[in-house]
Order: sequence, then structure tokens, then C-alpha cells
Amino acid sequence: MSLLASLLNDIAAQGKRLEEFLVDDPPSLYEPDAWKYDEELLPREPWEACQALLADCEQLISLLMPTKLKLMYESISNNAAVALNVACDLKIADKIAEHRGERTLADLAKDCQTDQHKLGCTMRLLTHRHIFVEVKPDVFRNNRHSSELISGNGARECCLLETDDAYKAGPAWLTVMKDPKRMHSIEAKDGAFAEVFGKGVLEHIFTPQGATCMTNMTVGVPWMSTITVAATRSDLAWDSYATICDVGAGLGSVMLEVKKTYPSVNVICQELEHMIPVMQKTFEGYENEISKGGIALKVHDYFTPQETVADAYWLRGVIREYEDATAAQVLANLKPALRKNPKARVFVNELFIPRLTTTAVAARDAASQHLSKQQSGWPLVTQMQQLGGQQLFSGKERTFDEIKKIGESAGLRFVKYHRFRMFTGVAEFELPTSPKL
Ligand SMILES: C[S@@+](CC[C@H](N)C(=O)[O-])C[C@H]1O[C@@H](n2cnc3c(N)ncnc32)[C@H](O)[C@@H]1O
Repeated sequence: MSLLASLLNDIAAQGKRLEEFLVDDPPSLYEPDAWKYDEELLPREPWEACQALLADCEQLISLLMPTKLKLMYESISNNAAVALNVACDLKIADKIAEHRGERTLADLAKDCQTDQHKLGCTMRLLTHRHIFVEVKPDVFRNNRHSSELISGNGARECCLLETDDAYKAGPAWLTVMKDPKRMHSIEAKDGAFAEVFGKGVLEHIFTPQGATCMTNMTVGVPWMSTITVAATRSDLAWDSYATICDVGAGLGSVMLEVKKTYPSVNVICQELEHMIPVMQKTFEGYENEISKGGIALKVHDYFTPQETVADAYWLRGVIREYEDATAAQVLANLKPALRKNPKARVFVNELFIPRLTTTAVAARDAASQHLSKQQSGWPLVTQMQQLGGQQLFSGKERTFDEIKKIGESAGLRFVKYHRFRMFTGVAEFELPTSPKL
């Protein structure tokens, strides 16, 4: 069977599975209202069908495009971000919504004080990416994707962060990769963002020039996080553990979510001292739980041996900050506590860069058949996210095998991978029965 035939068969079969589930809630690209599953996670089986369809459709597009067009298309795909940047900056979605949901190109150009022709070219690129709809020539409406950009929920700011500041760091990725002094560094000062802005993004946002970037980050990132939080909350059996310790908890927002969903679970957030007041702010209103011990905010340096005994240790976005040996040290430091409770689990929550391995025998199979389930979902987004994230924040994103190896070199045993319905997942480790001490 040819690859084309395999793909068409697969798309038909997976499409049927998905359609059978979605009979009452099919998505639309015309209506301005959100789809039920824009907010909620699809149940596991239709979610898997959806993943397969997206992988196969992406492969189908590559298969059918003549080579010259494919390479041209990839080379100029940055223009999707350019166009989205324009739409977000000029608040096109707001301007359409303010005028009973429909606006002519001429009116939009007048509202935005810009050139009608240039705006039309920008909008048409977006309508072909199914963000906005041109309902008749030169008349635009919001669809469900563009409606989300209406001010107030953080979507606009998140897109501005990606299409403006983060976007500018993109070309510097190559500069860094070619510089013998910086190519192996994962430090922010040596990264792509610093190449363009003179300092890492987390320093830049505290400068006057970084004020907009700061707003876009503080308003935009929580918008994106709502979907990661939903998967984090649902795709791990949190209530199987009496006490969970979040190591390097940041704001403490994941444990807050766990506590809200599973009030009987005790949560401990560990951070460096200066972060304790920040976490206290996150847990405002929970003072009673804190005094009863159901929530504890503790100072702990993860480069020192763990003394807090818990049933699970949660590390989100921690090991991506470090080189392999240092990351392994952070995990190895959990062992004194694991020895006191050998049933305890270590959950490493990261983005797991998807691989698409095609051997000669699989050359005619649909891509979905060879996408490992031990890696992040939504590979199209994850690939952009991992490269973009490293340009913006530096650090080191890894594949499943690389993360597993770090756990093992810390002397832990890999237990299983939890595939979140998101672009992150969890590698679960435990203390081996006869640990390499
Ligand atoms: C990348 S952030 C991840 C935060 C959090 N886990 C999250 O997902 O939002 C890393 C966190 O580790 C904290 N951190 C850095 N060095 C640390 C150390 N030696 N011990 C404990 N926490 C540390 C930082 O303050 C920061 O909040």
C-alpha cells in the first residue's frame, strides 16, 4: 500500500472514531463561540484519535506538496506569526466584536489607522489559517479562534509575547549555535534572547524597555497555563498520595490546584526563602488549612538532601533548567527521604520532545502509527514550543529517553510515563528495591 493510501485509510478510520464521539459537540470554524473542548479536555479515546488525525494530516500536507512549494512554505511560515502579531496589536478581534460582530475591511483599516490593502493582505493570511472568517468579500467576522483574542482573558497578551519579543529571539538561535563560546551553554545570558536584547528575558522584563514584555508575560502565561493545569489536574491520580511535596514550587499554583480538587491531600511547597511570601500570596484565603498543616510552605534548597518525607515528589520545569549531571543531582538529593518512605514516587513533569522515527520498513505507514506514546501529545505545538521556549528562556528541553536517563543516573528506577493530554507529561520514578547508593 502506498503512503498516500495508508494515510487516507487511517484518516478515515480515526476520523470515524472521533466523529462518533463528537456527534453532539462538533467543532466549528465559523461560529464565534468556543467549542466545548476548547476548555475541557477530550476524553482519552477521542483525544488519541484526534492526535492521530493531526499527525496524519500534517504528513498528508507534506506528501502532497511539490518539494519547491513545501520548502517555500516552511521558509515563509513565520508570516503566520507576523499576521497574528498585527491582529493582536491592532485589536482586530475587539474591533469586530464592538460592531455587532461584523466589520468591513475599510472600517477596520479606519479604526486601526492603517492601510486598507496591507490590512486586507494580513487578514487573508489569517482567514486561511482559520483565525477570523471573511464572510463576504472584504467583510470579516470572528470565529471561535479569533474570538479568544478579544481583550480580557490573556490570549492576546500571550500571542503578543510569542509574536513580538520571543519572535525576535528566533533568528539568534543560529547565531548562538554557531558561536564556539556559547553553543554548549544553556544559561540565559548566553541564549538567543540575550543575543537580541542584551540580557535574559527574566532580567529584561524588569527594565523599562521590557515593560510590555512583562505585561504580556504576567497576563499571557496564566491564560496558556489554564489548559496545562486542566491536564495536570486530571491526568495524574493525585488522590492516591496522602502527602505531595512540590520541589521548586515557584508560585505554588500547581499545589493550589491539587488542594482545590483533592482537599484531603496534604501539599507541601518547597522553595528558596525569597519565594515564601510569593507562595503565601498564592495561598491567600487558605490560612486555616496552613495552620492545620494540610498546606505547608517550606524553605528548601533542592541542592541539599531532602528531609521532608512525603508520598510523592513533584518537580515541574525544574530539571529543564540544568545540565544533565546537575539535574541528576537534584533528583539524587531526594534519596534520603525516599529511603524513609521507599514507596514514595518522584514525578518529573516536563515537556517530552516528540520523536518521529521512520525506519525503512515503516516508510509507507501513516505517521500516527509510529508516534510513541511515551512523549508529549500535540506534537505540532510541542515542537514549536520546545524550540521557542529554549530561545526565550534558554535551559534544555529533552526527549523521553534523555529524561529517563537522568532519573536513572540519579539512582532511581523508571516506573512509567504519564501521557498528559497536553504538551507536557510526567516520568515517574521510585527508589529501586536494591538501590545503587
Ligand atoms: C523553572 S521554575 C519552576 C517553578 C514551578 N515548579 C512551576 O512549574 O511553576 C524553577 C523554580 O525553582 C526555584 N529554585 C531555583 N533554585 C532552587 C533551589 N536551589 N532550591 C529550591 N528551589 C529553587 C526557583 O525559585 C523557581 O521558582
